[in-house]
Amino acid sequence: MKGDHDVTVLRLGHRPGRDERMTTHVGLTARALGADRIVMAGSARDRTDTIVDITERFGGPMAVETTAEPKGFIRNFEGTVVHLTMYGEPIQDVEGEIRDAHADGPLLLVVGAEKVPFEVYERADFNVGVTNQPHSEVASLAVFLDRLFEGRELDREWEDPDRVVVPMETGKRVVDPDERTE
Ligand SMILES: C[S@@+](CC[C@H](N)C(=O)[O-])C[C@H]1O[C@@H](n2cnc3c(N)ncnc32)[C@H](O)[C@@H]1O
Repeated sequence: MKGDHDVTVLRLGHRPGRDERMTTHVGLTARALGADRIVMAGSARDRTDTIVDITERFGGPMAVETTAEPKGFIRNFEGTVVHLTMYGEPIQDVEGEIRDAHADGPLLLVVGAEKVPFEVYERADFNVGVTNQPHSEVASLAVFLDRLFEGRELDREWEDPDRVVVPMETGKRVVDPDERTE
């Protein structure tokens, strides 16, 4: 997000036939809530189209990439690695330390689908639980990003949108950015 070091989200594969929409939602949630880049690994690599399409229509910056070597990607990441897992340390205990680390450099946020290899737990600088209950990668990502940015992501400015939503009490209005009245 503008003024911050980059935040990359890495989606570690998915279960074909079950997780397609979940993977798309990981990417859309990452974009909407302040991340700058989504990297899809393994079987999730063919789920980039919707995120690219939404970024083209509603603005960026949001880089959409794939990797065939997620373990190498994590190992070689130059910055702080955070792995979201129900087995991790409670977010409320480590969020301050993670914000401090992000003030110094980029952050990689790893979310799983199936069983996550143990190397990921070992390489991660932080294994973080958003509660220690099983739920969803989309929910944990959303809560994590909101805590990381302390709500600033809700006012994110979008670059080069083709379409802009005009918020209103009732009804739906989507306009060309030039038609937007301040
Ligand atoms: C279907 S869940 C699998 C749950 C998994 N056993 C785990 O380690 O969290 C898929 C992904 O959702 C995320 N997730 C689920 N529950 C979470 C929680 N309570 N805190 C953080 N992340 C969670 C993790 O990234 C996980 O890899």
